[in-house]
Amino acid sequence: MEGQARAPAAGTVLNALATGRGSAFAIDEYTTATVELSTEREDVTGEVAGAPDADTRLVERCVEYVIDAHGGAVGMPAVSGGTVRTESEVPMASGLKSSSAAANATVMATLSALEATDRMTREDMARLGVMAARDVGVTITGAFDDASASMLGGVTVTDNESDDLLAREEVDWDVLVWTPPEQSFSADADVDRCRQIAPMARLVEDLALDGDYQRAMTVNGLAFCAALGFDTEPIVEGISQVEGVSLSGTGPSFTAVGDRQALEQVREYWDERPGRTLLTTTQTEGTQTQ
Ligand SMILES: Nc1ncnc2c1ncn2[C@@H]1O[C@H](COP(=O)(O)OP(=O)(O)O)[C@@H](O)[C@H]1O
Ligand SMILES: O=C(O)C1=C[C@@H](OP(=O)(O)O)[C@@H](O)[C@H](O)C1
Repeated sequence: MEGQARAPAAGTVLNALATGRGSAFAIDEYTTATVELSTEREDVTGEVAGAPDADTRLVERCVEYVIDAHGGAVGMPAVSGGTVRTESEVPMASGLKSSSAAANATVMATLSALEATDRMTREDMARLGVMAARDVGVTITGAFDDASASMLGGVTVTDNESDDLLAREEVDWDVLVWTPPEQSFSADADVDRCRQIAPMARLVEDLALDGDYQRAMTVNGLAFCAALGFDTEPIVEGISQVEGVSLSGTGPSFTAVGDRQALEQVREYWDERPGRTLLTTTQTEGTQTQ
């Protein structure tokens, strides 16, 4: 019993660490999960291709949750364990939602291995991954904003306290990403500092719920760079040319969206910085079985 799925990374419109409400958009960069289930094994073990020391508890917990929910159901094989292997183009702990992509790909791959992808809505698949992320402590709010964008594609606005989807829209943007070489784990973010900028986060939420995602994103970027101690210079370099530019999640990556030529110009500035730049697009299909 084998299943495979791939889930897109995402960038931030509104970081949910200030108010519990967040917004994110899927981008055309992927994490693939391959799950093999067994009726003989009693445990689930995970592996991340190219990262032997990576923390695999999130993807293992995702497989366990799906097995618990569907593994022994009427007409389903009584699976009790298995393996999960992820391969990822998404840099880990860089603000590009590697955790949401890994969880979504794993949940869907496990359901696919059970031939049970029609037993859950895609929103609920994302919620299962969020539950697993909360369990293993890789998130502050659960990050249903990021999980829903990666699962459904497009841009989403969510309430991460109730795991409700407040809005979803399909967008077609060019996207520039700058990823510095450092990592920044969400679980280590200074949440108290983020809560202090709640009035700005509420303004960003209003803009996003009005569909003004790109301006929302820039306000988010300036506010969260200030709260989390990131340099605002990458934003200033892009702000006059692009439609939106922000720190993504808790950093250290930045994303900009807008006209492709403008993004190419901003890329020249960002290429001077350490790390990698990537010119890509938004993604609207979300997580898919392979
Ligand atoms: N490809 C992957 N396979 C398994 N787990 C992953 C993978 N990518 C990320 N994770 C999990 O997500 C954690 C990083 O999450 P987080 O700090 O929120 O970063 P990000 O902003 O990239 O989502 C990792 O420590 C690991 O537990
Ligand atoms: O852990 C969390 O609850 C969150 C982490 C942040 O994302 P990253 O994981 O990309 O830093 C943030 O953007 C998101 O709204 C909520």
